[in-house]
Amino acid sequence: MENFWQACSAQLEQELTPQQFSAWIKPLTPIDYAEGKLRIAAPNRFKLDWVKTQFAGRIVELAAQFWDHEIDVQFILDPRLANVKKPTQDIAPTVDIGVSPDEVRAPEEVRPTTIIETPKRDQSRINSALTFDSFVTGKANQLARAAAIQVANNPGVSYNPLFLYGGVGLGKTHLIHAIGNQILLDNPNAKIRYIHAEQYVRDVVTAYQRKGFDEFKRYYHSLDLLLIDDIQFFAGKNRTQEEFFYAFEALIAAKKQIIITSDTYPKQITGMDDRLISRFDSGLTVAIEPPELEMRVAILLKKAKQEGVVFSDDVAFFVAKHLRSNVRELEGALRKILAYSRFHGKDITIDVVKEALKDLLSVQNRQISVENIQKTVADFFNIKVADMYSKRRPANIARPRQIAMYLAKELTQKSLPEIGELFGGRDHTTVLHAVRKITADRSKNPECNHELHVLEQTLKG
Ligand SMILES: Nc1ncnc2c1ncn2[C@@H]1O[C@H](COP(=O)(O)OP(=O)(O)OP(=O)(O)O)[C@@H](O)[C@H]1O
Repeated sequence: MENFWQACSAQLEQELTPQQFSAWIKPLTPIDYAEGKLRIAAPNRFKLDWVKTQFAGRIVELAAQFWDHEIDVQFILDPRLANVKKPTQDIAPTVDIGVSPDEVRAPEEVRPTTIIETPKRDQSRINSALTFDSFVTGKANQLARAAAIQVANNPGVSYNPLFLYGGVGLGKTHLIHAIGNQILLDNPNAKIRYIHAEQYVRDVVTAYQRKGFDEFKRYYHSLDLLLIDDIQFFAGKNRTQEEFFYAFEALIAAKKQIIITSDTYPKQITGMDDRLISRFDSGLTVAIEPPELEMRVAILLKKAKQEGVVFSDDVAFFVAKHLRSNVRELEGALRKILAYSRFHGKDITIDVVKEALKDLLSVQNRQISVENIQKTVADFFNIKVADMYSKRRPANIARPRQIAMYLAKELTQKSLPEIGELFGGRDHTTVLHAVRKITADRSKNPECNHELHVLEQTLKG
């Protein structure tokens, strides 16, 4: 058995990345071998589940090669190993966002989640389907996901509060449930509560009517993790804001984790007390952007697979190219396609997709034309639509024009020369320059990013 394990480890070390090897294979221990049955132990449930789904097949193959016949390899949990202190962390954090490595437990890439229903889980209102495993990552959300993993691994330590913002249907709720799931898995006794801001407002009203603020406070101030979704709903609700302020102060002081989502970044939330806004911004604030093409394709392929359907790449690209606004819309489109193909007994081809999404595609095409972009951007910056085609170059006109060109490239199927033509016969290199400049500004400057968010949401209706 020892010889086998040495040979097997050496082989896997060659096949896997160093991170994978040290994260998943090194912690395994062969326990015993008898009558064609080999037992291998993992130190905790995450590693056990992950090894079973990702590496078991290969280990079984290597065992069969070594002993020259089929081996029954069983992977078991060895809780005694969980207490053995490992040397320093062997996995580098995925994204360095400014926390010292000593302070945090490194995120173990995506940790597989086996959800066990418990009373604590029910009380938490955490949706067990929304995990890191089922969350597709791309440029648009990688920073948010990395921050979420850091927080899930180190609640109350890394970023407190974690404030996630972005447009509708981009995965904010999914990501905060994923954090909740992970923390519950690590600590099934953690007192966690997910709540939508509207429900929190209703709870405040009920507490007010029943004169039950003491109980309200006792409950919220005693949580280990508070996840509050769509906090923009607190706007103008002064009593709710006051109660939330007390809860916020109590939880942060006790090093309990708070996670907040909103459709916009803290300073842009109107009708919110300044002292709350400054507190929202006191931890880490991260945006989730609309998914880029490749990510939309990956999401469609993954969700189709979850439904037991294989989408061809052509079909996935076609849908992803036409539906650009958010993941919820992609999910809706997928449901329509599946229903249509099942009902008509047809395979999923591009023609079938065109038919199934007829209404959705025609709305998209109608809504996002270059003319529409020019008008929306001109209105937004208070300039004339004619300035979009004119040769005038003062900054207050040149910049909105560049933004309109950028949006035309992002949101329509037009090529650079076609866009140039629609902007007063400009050369395609002018359009390219505008696209590059606005892309760079967007990544550096939150104000610019926010302006573009608002414009995109307006254009997408
Ligand atoms: N990256 C992703 N990978 C997989 N599924 C995703 C991803 N992003 C979003 N989704 C799915 O899209 C749907 C909408 O996401 P979610 O509800 O989290 O959006 P949201 O940003 O909270 O939107 P809203 O502001 O409208 O509440 C959910 O079903 C979610 O699981």
